[in-house]
Amino acid sequence: MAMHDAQLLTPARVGANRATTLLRGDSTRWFQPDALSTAQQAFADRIEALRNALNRDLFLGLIDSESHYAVYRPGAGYARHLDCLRNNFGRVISAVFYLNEAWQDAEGGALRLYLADQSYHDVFPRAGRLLLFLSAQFEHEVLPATRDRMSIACWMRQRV
Ligand SMILES: O=C(O)CCC(=O)C(=O)O
Ligand SMILES: [Fe+2]
Repeated sequence: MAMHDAQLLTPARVGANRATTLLRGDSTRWFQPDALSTAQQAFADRIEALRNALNRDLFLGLIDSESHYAVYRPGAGYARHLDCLRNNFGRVISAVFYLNEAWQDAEGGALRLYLADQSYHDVFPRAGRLLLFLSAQFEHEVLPATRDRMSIACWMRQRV
């Protein structure tokens, strides 16, 4: 939230035309790989270990990852979407790490993951929880919450 208050976050955009849309209401800040803070480096090291394990055990051929902070203010959400569209073809794994201490489910803010049979599974953004899913396979949406909702979203990519 300090970054949000210092206006270090940028309203998020969707698609190649970079137009602001009502589809998503978060603000983001990308990690700068050559200027990581100690905490960001610790996160990046764990993501690297996970990427290597996925390559070793599941042969996914993931070449790198990209991460950004995201803040959703109360009432903001992100409409149902897939993470690998248009300019994001290389995305294979979506990973979301939640930063919200003492989250109560009644506060909303679930990540709603749609399953193949069009049923869904809600994941609440509790601090310390890491959610992984296949970027090309699972449509999902962020439901609005009654408090600020913070996360790090990360994508592991294949060569395209
Ligand atoms: O914050 C989340 O739970 C998911 C965010 C998301 O879907 C995205 O940034 O593409
Ligand atoms: Fe997404």
